[in-house]
Amino acid sequence: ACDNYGIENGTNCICPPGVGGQECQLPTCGGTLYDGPSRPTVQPQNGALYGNSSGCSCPNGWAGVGCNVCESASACSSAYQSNFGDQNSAITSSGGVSAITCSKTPRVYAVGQMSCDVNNPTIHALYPGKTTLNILRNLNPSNTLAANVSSYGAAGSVHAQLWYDGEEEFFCNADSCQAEEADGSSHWTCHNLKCTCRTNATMCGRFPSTSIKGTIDALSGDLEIKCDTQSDGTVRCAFLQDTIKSVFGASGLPMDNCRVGECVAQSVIDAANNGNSSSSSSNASKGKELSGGVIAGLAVVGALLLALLGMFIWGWIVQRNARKTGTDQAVKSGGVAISWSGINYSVPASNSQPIFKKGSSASVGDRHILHDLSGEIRPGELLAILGPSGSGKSTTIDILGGKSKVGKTAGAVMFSTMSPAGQRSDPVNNPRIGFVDQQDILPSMLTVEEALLFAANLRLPESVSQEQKRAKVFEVMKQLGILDIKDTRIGSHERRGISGGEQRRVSIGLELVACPDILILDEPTSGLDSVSATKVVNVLRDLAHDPENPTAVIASVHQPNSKIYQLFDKVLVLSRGRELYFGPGGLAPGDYFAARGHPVQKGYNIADHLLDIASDPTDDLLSSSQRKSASQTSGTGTITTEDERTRADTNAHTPNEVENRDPEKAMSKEHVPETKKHSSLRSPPLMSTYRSTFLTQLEVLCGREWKILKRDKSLFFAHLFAAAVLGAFCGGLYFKTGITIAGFQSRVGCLFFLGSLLSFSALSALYNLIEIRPLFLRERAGSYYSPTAWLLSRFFFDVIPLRVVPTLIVSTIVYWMAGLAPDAAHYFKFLFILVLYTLAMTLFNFLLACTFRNGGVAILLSAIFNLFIMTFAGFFVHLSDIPPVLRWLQWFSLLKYCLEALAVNEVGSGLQIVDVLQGVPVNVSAQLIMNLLFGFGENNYYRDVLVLFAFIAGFGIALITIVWLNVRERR
Ligand SMILES: Nc1ncnc2c1ncn2[C@@H]1O[C@H](COP(=O)(O)OP(=O)(O)OP(=O)(O)O)[C@@H](O)[C@H]1O
Repeated sequence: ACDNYGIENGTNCICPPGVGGQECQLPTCGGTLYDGPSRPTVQPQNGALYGNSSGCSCPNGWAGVGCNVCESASACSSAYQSNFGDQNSAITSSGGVSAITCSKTPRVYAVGQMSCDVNNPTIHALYPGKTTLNILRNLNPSNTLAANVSSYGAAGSVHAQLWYDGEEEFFCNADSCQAEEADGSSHWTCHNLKCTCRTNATMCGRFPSTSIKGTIDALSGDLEIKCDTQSDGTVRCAFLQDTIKSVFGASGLPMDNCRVGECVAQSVIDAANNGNSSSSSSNASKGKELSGGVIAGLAVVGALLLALLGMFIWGWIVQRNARKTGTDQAVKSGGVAISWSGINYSVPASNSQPIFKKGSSASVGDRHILHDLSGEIRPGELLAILGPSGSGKSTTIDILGGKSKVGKTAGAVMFSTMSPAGQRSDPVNNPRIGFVDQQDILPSMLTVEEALLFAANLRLPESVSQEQKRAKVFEVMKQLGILDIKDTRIGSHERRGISGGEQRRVSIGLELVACPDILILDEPTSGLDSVSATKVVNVLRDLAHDPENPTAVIASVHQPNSKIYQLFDKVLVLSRGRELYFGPGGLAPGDYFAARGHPVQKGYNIADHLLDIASDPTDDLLSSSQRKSASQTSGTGTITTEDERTRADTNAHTPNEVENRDPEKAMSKEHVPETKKHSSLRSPPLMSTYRSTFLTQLEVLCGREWKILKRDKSLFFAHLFAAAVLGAFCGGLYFKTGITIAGFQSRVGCLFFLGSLLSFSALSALYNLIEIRPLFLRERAGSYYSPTAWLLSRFFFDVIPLRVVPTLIVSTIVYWMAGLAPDAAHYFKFLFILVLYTLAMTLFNFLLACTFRNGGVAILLSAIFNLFIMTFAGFFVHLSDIPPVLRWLQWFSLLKYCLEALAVNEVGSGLQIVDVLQGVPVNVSAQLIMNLLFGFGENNYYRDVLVLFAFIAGFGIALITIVWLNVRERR
């Protein structure tokens, strides 16, 4: 059993320099490094356990505990000569003995010796005596003057002993060292560290209350020894190991006043200087290498960038090809007939919107809204749907327009082109339907022309040139009589812009610029004075009767005056969801009802007369509601359901068959297959229905967002201002936090405050999304752009300016005011975490806004989530103190990852806590306090970065899925 990791040699031990005795248990006393085993040693005195070298003195030219460190070349040569004088030729071929020198820099040439004072205040408070650490660094023992005497162990190993007031406390060794040597500095990284605390030595259990035996015996892993020559010529070193760093800080155990000295042949120094400036052992370092994690991270970032670039190039090629093909294609509209048969619609009697659709057939208790409607409109015809309020006009319009309905729909809607002979010919599978809603939902910050150009850019084919699009917009504005307001902003309720009537016309214009095959409008004249209303209907009539592009136009009208009424070619009169009349307009409906005992009074507006009848229809009218257009809709061609764009046999839906059909029957078995087809009518527009490519959609959307941001700077500046004020407040609250234990808690408090602030700020993302949702719904229903393009544009013009930039501002102000780690690396790592956190929280709020139609519910859930993540962040309650049944919830706390990464980053700067506890000075690493107080792991920074990335990716994917599946019109 040899102490000091001596090597057993029969009954004796071979000991490292500085200790001796049979079991290497005694300190040497005087003598020189070259005296080897013959050096005198000190026996324990007066019943002490260990020998004490404090009374020993070194010969001239030697220093340090154990006298291993040379101070002059002459000391080396004379010591060497006196022991090995007759063997000097073996060590140097050229210089002989005279070339021996004492190198006094931290750099090691063969085997270096040093002896340093340990002056840490915490150690000093516990052990006020003199603490010294001796370290022997073995670079290349074969180059020493006397291998195995002045060296010990294999190349690339280190041996150390800690002495307290002359008594050895513990010893350590490590191997597989890599050395980076330069003039004036030395950095060794070794592995397999082991240390042994000498039983019942002063630090190792003699006084149990101050014993560090457990810690010392457990030291393991990697060891670094860093030494530098200071400007005043002294040498300072640090002893770095994970446990030691967690106690004394990132810079490890500091050692001052190091006495370094190596007796070495000048030829070895010359060879080292001539050869490689960084002499090293066989295990020497080849320089700093990037860690695997960093390489993997860089690879992922690189791959992402490449993928983005690839997608962009692909998008660009697709865009270019789309622009090239069919450039001569004319901007043509109309030419498609629409016919419908057996249209029935019912909603649950409870009047509530069904969450789960159970089946397609009507169940008992369903409320029938529409009963067996059939009809047809050809290009060049303008149809008015008349009826009192609640008669089913909007519902009919919705179904003809292919809108997604919450109730059950049955029947078929068909589209076909017209032959030159005026007969329906080929079915149209993918008709372009222009749909103008009852409400005007318009981009308030754009001018009329910009709004129309936006629609033209997205809804006209790529092959149409920009000039053609502008010309189309101009033509539509002229047609609608809105040329003189083309540069006026549309405005909103809060900020007045164009009038209600003008808004109606802009809404119609948005559809007209897309050159629809069929135009369907829900109450285009509502809210307009009679002059404006007449103008609007005139426009519709002109569009329908356009000699070049005759178009089928359907409009529901609430109460048309006689002038407006006369403009319609055909009329459909609805009463309680039933068709009272369908046929030619003008005087024909009057004659029809006169024949059934309801003559129109002379001079009375026929439209009013029709409304009177429809408001209070007699039973016989309801039961015998006939259709004038019977002959026109008799089956030709094929049926195309608007939703599935599939073909079906029209024979099943001839008007004769649907006439007078009992709606109950219509919704029952015989219609089940048809109904099923219709139940999938709620599918969103297919990708192929977008007329512009993805890149164009993104470009145009970004263009609009940019304009809005430029015009409404108040939102942007409000965010910046709020960020600056909150930053100043938080920075003031934690102004220049101290480095005491209380100060450290404030530091983490400051980080927590910042994280919570960003969590709550992200709520505004939720609100913004809820606000713009109606516009998105309308534009999505009109196949303007894909939801992915919209989300990306939100990212560029909401997330970056309104989330990321304010985050950078508030974080920067707080960082420097609170006095956090004052170096660039830690500052940027701090910003990086907060930006990731902001992104994750913003996406989470977007997700809520898209999942819940009710903004109140979304906001409530977001607030509860914030409370949850704050609770499990580790600041309010120590994570390991949470009962196990709840503890797992911490893994969902985004704020925990953010706070941990921020705290680790802060203490990783080498933050040292300096405090006095009950008179005992404390100087420990903040890392230790962080572990104790908050349970954060000191190596978790990159893990937390990865987790935040994972949350961002998860929320992003969920958001895209939800937007595609859930955020769409349902009426
Ligand atoms: N999802 C629904 N749930 C319950 N009832 C509905 C639903 N959709 C429509 N209805 C009912 O169907 C009837 C017809 O509604 P619709 O909106 O089509 O009438 P309208 O003729 O357009 O009325 P208005 O002229 O007042 O707009 C109304 O009584 C309405 O309450």
